[in-house]
Amino acid sequence: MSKNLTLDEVKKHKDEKSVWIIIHNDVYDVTKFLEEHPGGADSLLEVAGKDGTQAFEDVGHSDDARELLKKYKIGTLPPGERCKIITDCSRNSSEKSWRTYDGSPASSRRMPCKSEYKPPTSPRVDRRISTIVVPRERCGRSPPCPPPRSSKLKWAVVALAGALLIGIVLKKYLN
Ligand code: HEM
Repeated sequence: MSKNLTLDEVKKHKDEKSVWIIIHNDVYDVTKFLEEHPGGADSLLEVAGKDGTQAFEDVGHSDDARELLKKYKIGTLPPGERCKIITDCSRNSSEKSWRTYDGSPASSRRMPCKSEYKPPTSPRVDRRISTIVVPRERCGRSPPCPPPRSSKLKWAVVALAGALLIGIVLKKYLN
C-alpha cells in the first residue's frame, strides 16, 4: 500500500530542491527527473507542490510517460484530501481549484464552456452551402417547380423543327 501524503506536505515541495507533483491523486517526487524531462524542467516546476493532473493530461503524454510515472510515485492522497480539478471557465488555467478529482484521465481535459463555444465560420463551408443544387423532385409538392429556362427553349426548337418538317412535306405533296 502506498504512503498517504497530505496536501500540506505536498505543498512544501515546490522548488528545484524538491519537486512533488500530484497526478490523479497520486504523489510523485520528480526532483531527479527535472533535467531529464523532455518537456523541460519549467513545466514541472510550474505545478510543483500542486496538482498537475490537467497540465499532464493537456500535453497528451504517451503510454511510456505514464509508465515512467510509476518510477517516481512516493505516495497517494488520503481519500479525504482527494482533489478534483473542476476547471471553471471563468477561471484562468493557472487558477485551478483544489477539489475532489474522480474522473478518468480523459475527463480531466478541459471542454469549452457554452459561452466560449463558437460555431465554425469557415468561408469554405459557406461557399459549399451556396452551391448546393436542390434536385427538382425535392423542390416540394406545392407550388410545383417552374421548368428551367433551358427546357422551354428546347421545346421551342423541337416545335419549330416539327413545323418546318410538316411544311416541307405538305409543300412536296401539294406540288
Ligand atoms: C510528473 C510527471 C511527468 C512525467 C513522468 C513526464 C514525462 C514526459 C515524457 C516521457 C515526455 C516525452 C513525450 C512522451 O512520451 O509523452 C514528456 C514530454 C512533455 N511533457 Fe511531461 N512528464 C510529466 C509531467 C509533465 C507536466 C506536469 C507537464 C506540464 C505541462 C509536462 C509537459 C510536457 C511537455 C510540454 C512535453 C513535450 C512534448 C513535446 O515536445 O512533444 N509534463 N513528458
